[in-house]
Amino acid sequence: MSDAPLLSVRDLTKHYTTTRGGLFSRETNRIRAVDGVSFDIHPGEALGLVGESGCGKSTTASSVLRLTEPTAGDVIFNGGGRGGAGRNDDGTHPNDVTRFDRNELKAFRRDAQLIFQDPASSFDPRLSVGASIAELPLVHGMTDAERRRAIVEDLLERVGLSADEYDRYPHEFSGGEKQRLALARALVLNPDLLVADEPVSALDVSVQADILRLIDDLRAEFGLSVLFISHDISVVREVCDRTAVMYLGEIVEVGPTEAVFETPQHPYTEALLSAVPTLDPRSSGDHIRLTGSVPSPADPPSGCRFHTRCHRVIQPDGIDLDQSVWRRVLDFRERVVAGEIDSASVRERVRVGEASPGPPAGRSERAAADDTEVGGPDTDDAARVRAAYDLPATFRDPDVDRAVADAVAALLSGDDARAAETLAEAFTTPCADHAPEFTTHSDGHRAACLRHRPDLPGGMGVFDAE
Ligand SMILES: Nc1ncnc2c1ncn2[C@@H]1O[C@H](COP(=O)(O)OP(=O)(O)OP(=O)(O)O)[C@@H](O)[C@H]1O
Repeated sequence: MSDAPLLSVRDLTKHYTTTRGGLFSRETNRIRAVDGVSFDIHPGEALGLVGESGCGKSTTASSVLRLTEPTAGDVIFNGGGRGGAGRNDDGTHPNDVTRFDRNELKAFRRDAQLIFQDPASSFDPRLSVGASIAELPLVHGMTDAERRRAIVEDLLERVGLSADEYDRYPHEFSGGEKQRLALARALVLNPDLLVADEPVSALDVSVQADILRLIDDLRAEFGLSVLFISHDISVVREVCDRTAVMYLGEIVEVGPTEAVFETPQHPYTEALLSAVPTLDPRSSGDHIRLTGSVPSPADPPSGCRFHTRCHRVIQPDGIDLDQSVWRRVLDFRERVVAGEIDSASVRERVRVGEASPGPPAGRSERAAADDTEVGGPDTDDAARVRAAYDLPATFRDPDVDRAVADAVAALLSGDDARAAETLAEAFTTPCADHAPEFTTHSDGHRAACLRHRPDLPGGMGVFDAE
């Protein structure tokens, strides 16, 4: 693999602006779909981009290919014989895709090809598949029809179909075969880069492995670089040399695939990996439960964007709870501050004022395991609220216990604002205040997590078992 990257993406940003409301009350929303993403792909290398739905993977792909206009950032592409160019006098780069004119873009789109989840939609049902694939070289100036046919027939065989299938129509092919056809079409102009956006997500599991193997074989055969996008981290492992993990518009960890899988350095990566079924008998099988919903990219959390769901979210100086209890306290705080838990919902969920014959309704096993004995009848309502929201009946730390008790009492008395204020003041995390920078863990393995900052409370340089 050469040292110079084929593709160098720096601080790529794509914000969508949406408006809603009537003519006189327009509200503008800025959706930070991609928010300062940087990565390199070397010649012949496959980079996986993985993350939950909505984190910005497809927007990254379409911004790199300039199918959508990026808001900011550089996309330096050295393919198509553009290698070795230096910077222009004004600091811009002659190979920056974001600055390409029409002709340069046309040439770039020959060198960088896209396949996506639903290959069916990209084939014209009225054209034979061979004619569809042969259209591209025609558009790019190859007028010799016989030669075009020969090239396409050869490609059909290379993707595991047969030359005879040239004259058949798209509806005659299965989903997996259509993805083979899409690969043939992507390769017909001999590109340097293939962007594969969820190429196997719509396929039967039995077919997925065949297509992944084919992509891997074609990469070697054609010397292709691949940007491979998937929400499924186990699929990425099959084909990618390096893996980048994306959360809410940002890359949070990147490194050689084995390093990312064996020693993940970001809690989000840990959570994604823990959800992968494994046959490894050494695996504990513990599934990390991500709490809370994915925040909106229109209003991402401050500091580390993952802190609202992170199982390793840092405790401030002066608080030392069991980590899972701390997570639940913060979940309660987030939901009260966001107005998701208010006195009305508490009353609905907990039958306030009713005598409690046994354990409170809705009390979870986890809360029951953490807490101590529930008090007498006077405390029933408060105890029910704590149990319903997964909080221990008492905390060993009296300050924590008092803050939770005050907030619960405020909710029960209908004072939602005081409940929110009490919790917001008592429970803060450094993760909400500091945006994490990347730290390096081994060659090319980097992660952006405040746990790696030893100067912060809870920072430790490396993850320990908790
Ligand atoms: N044209 C658009 N206008 C406004 N918002 C958009 C547009 N396209 C995408 N978004 C928003 O940008 C965010 C990122 O979307 P994107 O499709 O890139 O994510 P993804 O990780 O590829 O997810 P998926 O696999 O579900 O497509 C989402 O919140 C999405 O709703």
